[in-house]
Amino acid sequence: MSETLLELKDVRSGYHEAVVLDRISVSIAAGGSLAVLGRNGVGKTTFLLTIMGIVRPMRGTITFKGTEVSRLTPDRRALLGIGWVPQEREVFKSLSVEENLTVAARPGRWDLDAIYALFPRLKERRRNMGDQLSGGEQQMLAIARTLMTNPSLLLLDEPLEGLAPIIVEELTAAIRRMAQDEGLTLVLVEQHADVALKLTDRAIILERGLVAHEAPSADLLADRKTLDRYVGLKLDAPAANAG
Ligand SMILES: Nc1ncnc2c1ncn2[C@@H]1O[C@H](COP(=O)(O)OP(=O)(O)OP(=O)(O)O)[C@@H](O)[C@H]1O
Repeated sequence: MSETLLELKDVRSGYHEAVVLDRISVSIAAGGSLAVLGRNGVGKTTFLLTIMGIVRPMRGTITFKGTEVSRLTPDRRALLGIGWVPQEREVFKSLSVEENLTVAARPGRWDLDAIYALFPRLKERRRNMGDQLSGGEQQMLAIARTLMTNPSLLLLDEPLEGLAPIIVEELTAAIRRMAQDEGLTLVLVEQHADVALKLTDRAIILERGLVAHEAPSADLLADRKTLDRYVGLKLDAPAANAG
């Protein structure tokens, strides 16, 4: 069995008095990947922000690589190896693609060569400025920039949102390579449940602040009833494995 990389135990979190998530107990093994599903506004982003330390838990503990990080700042958690790609695709608009990639780089598996092999489009655009990129290219750059910090855990917040199908395919292939070929540990928040479930090995569904369902991703992909009930799904064309 792989060792546990991240563990949340009985976590409650939210904003000021408002509890958004409660009784969250989830663990991810090193090399594992977790899809976080649920309807709009259910707290998926809050889940990532809590792991990253931008939202502080009101109770419970978060342990990363055996160290309790519940009270650590986001910077400290980043240094320990948690990499976060926010929904807003933050890239430096006045820096070139290559400058964006190197500005916060840390040594490790992911260097410029590895990144350009994963995202050939970024290599073609390496001299372009951040503001000259399409939305899809900005998303690739946002992911690539975080990979260049060589995190042990990558948090992706709706990376496919609002992108053209061709770009969705490219990004999906890249995420698959990171997770399945490179063994990068991943938490993927995604509205497109079918895509997220094909990219990950386990999944949780959030509902009313709680983990309402947890299952291997392949099982959940085949369980249209549960998906329909909790996620109200954005699905691709007729489900091949619908019962
Ligand atoms: N900064 C904030 N202050 C107060 N409430 C917030 C804040 N950010 C989010 N919320 C509330 O927390 C709840 C969960 O929001 P969150 O963004 O985590 O959900 P989500 O599942 O990621 O939604 P979406 O799918 O729309 O991105 C929502 O009710 C939202 O209004």
